Order: sequence, then C-alpha cells, then structure tokens
Amino acid sequence: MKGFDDKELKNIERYLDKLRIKERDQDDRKIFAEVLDKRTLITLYKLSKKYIQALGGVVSTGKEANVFYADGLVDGEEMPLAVKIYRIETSEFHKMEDYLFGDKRFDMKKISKKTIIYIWAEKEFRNLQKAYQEGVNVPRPVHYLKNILLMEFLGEDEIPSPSLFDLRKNLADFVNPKDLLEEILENVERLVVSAELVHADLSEYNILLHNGKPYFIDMGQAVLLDHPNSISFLERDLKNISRFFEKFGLKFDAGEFLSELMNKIEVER
Ligand SMILES: Nc1ncnc2c1ncn2[C@@H]1O[C@H](COP(=O)(O)OP(=O)(O)OP(=O)(O)O)[C@@H](O)[C@H]1O
Ligand SMILES: [Mg+2]
Repeated sequence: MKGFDDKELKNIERYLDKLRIKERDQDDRKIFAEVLDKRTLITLYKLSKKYIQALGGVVSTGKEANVFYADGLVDGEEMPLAVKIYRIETSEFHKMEDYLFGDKRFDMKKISKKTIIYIWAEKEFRNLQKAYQEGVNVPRPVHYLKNILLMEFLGEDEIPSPSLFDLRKNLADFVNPKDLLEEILENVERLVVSAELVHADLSEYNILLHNGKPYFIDMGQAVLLDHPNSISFLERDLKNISRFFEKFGLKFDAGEFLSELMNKIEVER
C-alpha cells in the first residue's frame, strides 16, 4: 500500500470504528470486513473527512456493489447519504464492458481491469448528475472517489424507501398505480429527451417509491443516446415497466411509447 504502513492503516481502522455510530450485528460486521479492503478503506477515509459524519449500517449487498447508510455533511448541511461501494473483485465486470464500449466519454483502449471499476463509479456519478440536472427523479449525486459513490439517501431513519418490487403485492395501498405509471413515463421521457440517457436496467427493482414519487436508482449502466445499443436498451426498459403494470390491469404499449419518444428526440435535434 503506497503511502500507508500497517500502523497508519490501524489508525484509519480505528478512525472508521469511531465513525460507526451504532453497534452492528455480526452479519453487518462481516460485510464491513469483506468489502472494506485496505484500498477501499483508505478511499472511504478520505471521503469521510469531508462528507461523512457517521457511518451507519448496511443497506444492501449486491453482486456489483454494497450500499451503506451514512450521516453526511454536504456544503455545511447535514444530509443522509447512501454510500455505494463497488466491489473491486467483482465477478460481474465483464458485463460492464458491454456498457462502456461505445460510450465516447471513456477511452477503453487505455483501461486496465481494475480501472474499469473506478470508471464504473464515475460513470454512475456522471449519469446521475446529468439526470438530476434535467429534473429526473434520481438521488442527488454528491461525490465519487475511486470505487465509492456518495449520493442522497432516499429513505427515512436509515431505512431505504421500498422498491416497486417490494411493494408489488400492496402497491395500491400506497399510491394510485395509474398515476405512478404516468410519473414513471414522464421521468423516462425527461431522461431520454432532455438528459439524452437510457437507463438500461430499469425495472421494478431499480425504482424506489420515495415520498409518494418514483425515483430511478442504479444508473451505472445507463448509456448515452448515441450508444449503438441505446434504443434496444430503451425498448427493454419500457417492456419491463409495461410488464410490471399489467398486473395492475394497466395497459401500456411499450412500442407505441418508444415511437413517440423517438419522434420527440428527432424534434429536439
Ligand atoms: N440513494 C439510495 N437511497 C436509498 N437506498 C438506496 C440508494 N441507492 C441504493 N439503495 C439501496 O441499495 C439497493 C442496491 O442499490 P443498487 O441497485 O444501486 O445497487 P446494485 O449493485 O445494482 O445492487 P443489486 O445487484 O442488488 O441490484 C437498492 O435496491 C436500494 O435498496
Ligand atoms: Mg439494482
């Protein structure tokens, strides 16, 4: 480890210990130990100096990333944060390549295996930034460094807002499904027409219902409209939405909406 010997690293670990506000259970501690390899620990330590007041518990453990809660500090204001830490030793990174090649923002010729993960975090940050600026409902991006992304935490009391998948059985108790579908499509339109992005993994798993509104999360794989596969990704996204809302007796023609979107893109250009 460049610049840090074992003693310094112990200090960092102690510092991070102090950051953890609550005594976590055995499983949480195991996950911390598993994902916070030395390199990631140092990155988290650097980020924490500026943005993290207290590190909370595990929100989610996934194939590509783990998400933690943190009491954040952004521009002098307290703000709950989601800390998304991409696994460096991810087994899924080959899939990432499909979404990176063809993206003119990243020169793939010069990139090593390890760097792909860092680029992935940067890509999610930039996608979120672009979407957020265009008024799409996404968590506000805060900062990224190497394999760690900080963003607004969508939830309350450290509990993340539910996904549409979580609510599939009792969605109608929380929201009018027809209104929700409309709002999702408005957000898709803003994402595609104004931000010129396609989510490319949109489904009930990556839409959270937060304060009664749909929010798109997990934007790492989102691509620019000029990506060679963007339209087929968009079609797949729309079909996922259509399939989900069918269960609520709502008819929505993904193909028709895709054509409408294509027309609007043409007009914008
Ligand atoms: N900004 C956020 N606010 C609150 N919760 C979040 C936020 N971002 C992510 N989460 C939680 O973490 C989970 C996983 O996040 P995300 O989908 O971005 O990562 P992932 O690597 O794709 O994980 P998976 O492989 O499980 O899909 C989400 O389903 C959600 O519960
Ligand atoms: Mg996800």
